[in-house]
Amino acid sequence: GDAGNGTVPTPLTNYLDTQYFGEISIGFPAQIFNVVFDTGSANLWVPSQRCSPFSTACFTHSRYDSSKSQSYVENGTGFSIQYASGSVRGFLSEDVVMVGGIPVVQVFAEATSLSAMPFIFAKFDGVLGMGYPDTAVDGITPVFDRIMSQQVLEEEVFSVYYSRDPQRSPGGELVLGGTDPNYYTGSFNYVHTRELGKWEVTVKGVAVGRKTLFCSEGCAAVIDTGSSYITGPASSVTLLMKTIGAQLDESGYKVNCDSVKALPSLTFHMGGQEYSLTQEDYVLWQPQIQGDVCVVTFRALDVPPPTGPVWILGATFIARYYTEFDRRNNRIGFATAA
Ligand SMILES: CC(C)(C)OC(=O)N[C@@H]1CNC[C@H](C(=O)N(Cc2cccc(Cl)c2Cl)C2CC2)C1
Repeated sequence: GDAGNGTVPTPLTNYLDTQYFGEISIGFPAQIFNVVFDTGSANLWVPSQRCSPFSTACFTHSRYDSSKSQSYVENGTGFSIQYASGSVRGFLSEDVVMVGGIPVVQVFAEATSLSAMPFIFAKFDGVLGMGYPDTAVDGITPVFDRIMSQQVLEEEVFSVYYSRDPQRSPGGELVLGGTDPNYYTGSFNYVHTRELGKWEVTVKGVAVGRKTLFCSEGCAAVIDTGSSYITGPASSVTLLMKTIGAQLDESGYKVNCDSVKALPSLTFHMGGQEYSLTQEDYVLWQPQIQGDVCVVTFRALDVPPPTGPVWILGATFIARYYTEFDRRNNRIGFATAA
């Protein structure tokens, strides 16, 4: 139901606490897609009906068929986006996109080739970038900017709730134009974005327990709804994981499950507030045949300059702190998730 601010919230599906996605439709009659609402990027792309038959990632997902949409407008400009983890290539098209009950005429990309890695693991079909226009490939006006220019939102903000327990329903919620008090307690604390055009803030300290180990002079962090984990510069994350006794293996950092309760909290100091994650927040218990495996949801990632070095606070962080992205005031608000 309406979160009381004129837009219909979009319920999200939570897949294993690592992928959160919701439904949009493109075209008339409506073609439905599951997309990640990704604050770390600013383009909309979905797999194309014209996907190459060799792209497995394409064939296991819903595909847009322009020949079946009465509202389709041809564009044809080439498109490619290079993620740290993979690449998407295709061409631009224009059609009516429905997000949170709001229709927008939108230029988006039809993906004709998706790198197998990582998209064969994706439960979602495509990505709807919620980033600033500056980060949009091909200078395409992003969806949220098109919605803001319609003057239908009560506030020029959007908010994200990610559930922590995959069984809980809904797995999450996106609200355009406001926040949903059902999913947070207490008040919001705000952090201004570091520079215009990115959902990036300054962290003034990263602590293990009460000991600040890095960033006391300030470092950059992207609040990224499209990333699963928390990533940081390899030197920092390696030391952080060593401090909590996590071991690195081919699929990431792990701890002994019976030592989890004794793990210290990890705290990010932002905007005058301490944002702590307890082991409940940052350890994923994965029951496996040979016994439970406890995955620490931190990864070392050296993002090359000029973007990096940078921390990325993804779903692990957002599941604990309900997040409001405020385009009007270029700030991000955090409240304790309910
Ligand atoms: C420089 C620029 C291209 C803008 O950088 C980005 O766009 N950077 C994006 C920032 N947000 C996360 C994006 C990402 O890694 N994936 C892949 C992914 C993430 C989690 C789980 C899975 Cl399975 C997958 Cl496939 C897309 C889903 C959003 C990259």
